Order: sequence, then structure tokens, then C-alpha cells
Amino acid sequence: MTSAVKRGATSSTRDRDTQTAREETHLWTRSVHVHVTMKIYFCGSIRGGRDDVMLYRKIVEKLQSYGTVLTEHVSSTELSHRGEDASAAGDRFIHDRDVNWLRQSDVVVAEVTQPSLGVGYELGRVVDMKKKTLCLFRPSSARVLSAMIRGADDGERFVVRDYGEDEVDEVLEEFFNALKRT
Ligand SMILES: O=c1[nH]c(=O)n([C@H]2C[C@H](O)[C@@H](COP(=O)(O)O)O2)cc1CO
Repeated sequence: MTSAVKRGATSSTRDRDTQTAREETHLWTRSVHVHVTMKIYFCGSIRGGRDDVMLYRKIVEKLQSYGTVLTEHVSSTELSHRGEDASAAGDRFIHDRDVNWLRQSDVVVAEVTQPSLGVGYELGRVVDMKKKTLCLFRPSSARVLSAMIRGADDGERFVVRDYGEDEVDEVLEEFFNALKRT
């Protein structure tokens, strides 16, 4: 073999290696990208009452370690039971934007202890959209969760989890770790 052919073989091997490395980097970058940009839709009561807003904050802060929370405003202490300024954009805007966000989301997490027509509506829509959904309910509230939420639990795609305020982190860790395995 001439040295020119040898040089050719070496450089094509090197080209292949470089190409493989590039593909690996690309795949790695893509998987990190997917993780970082996971879109999470958080549901919590607004006009249904803001009693649990501090807990929504805690949940949303934890969710932000897993991805982008599209509905961060639900956990804002500045948002009252009157809701967002509907006079500026209108309730139709809020509805259409939120349904759009629901469609875009990869996963839905709802705090369902404080009854809310809006949260119930969102959950009805996500069942139809077949989104992976976690509903969190606190039995310590002495409320009884609607049969239309508890009864929708299928043990897989739509799950209702009873929990206590001090279990937020572990319940969410359990849920997102199980997501990684599916
Ligand atoms: O101003 C709003 N902004 C908004 O994003 N929502 C959505 C997100 C919440 O998960 C849900 C709360 O519904 P409700 O206001 O009926 O409690 O509806 C609801 C309102 C007010 O109804």
C-alpha cells in the first residue's frame, strides 16, 4: 500500500470518528434539550379561591427544577380570586391561551384540594388529550374529592395522589422519576 493510500485510509477513519463523535454530541445535546424544555402545565384554583396559593408556590418551585411551568402565574401571591386582568385581554383570551398551553404541555400537575370549576374543566380536557396527569389532593383538608376526578384515576396516565403539605418534594420526585423510566 502506498503511503498516499495509507494516509487516505487514516484520514477517512478520522473523518468517521469525527462524524460519530459529532452524532453522539448531537444526540446528547438533544436529550439534554428535551429534559430542559419539558413543558409542565400546573392547575390550581384562582376564582375558586386562593386559600392554597402558598402551597401552589411550593409546588411550582419544585416543578421548575424539571422544566418550564407554562402557568407560573397560578402560583403568584399577587393574583387574587378575581383572576388575571380579564378587562385587558378578556376571559376568552385566558381560555384560549390556556387550552393552547394544555395542548403544548408534556405533563400536567394539578392541586385539586380547593375546588375550582376551571381546574375541573382543564382536567376534563386533558383526559381527552391523553396527557400524563398527576392530581394532588390533601385529605387533611377534610374535603371529599369529586368522584369525577377521583373516579378518573386509571393508575397510569391519570393519577390521583393523596398527600400532605410536607410531602410535596418526594411526591413530585417519585412522579418525575417514574416518567424518566417510561
Ligand atoms: O385568570 C385566570 N387565569 C387562568 O390561567 N385560569 C386557569 C388556570 C387555573 O388552573 C384555572 C383556575 O380556574 P378558576 O379560576 O375557575 O379557579 O384556570 C383561570 C383564571 C380565572 O378564572
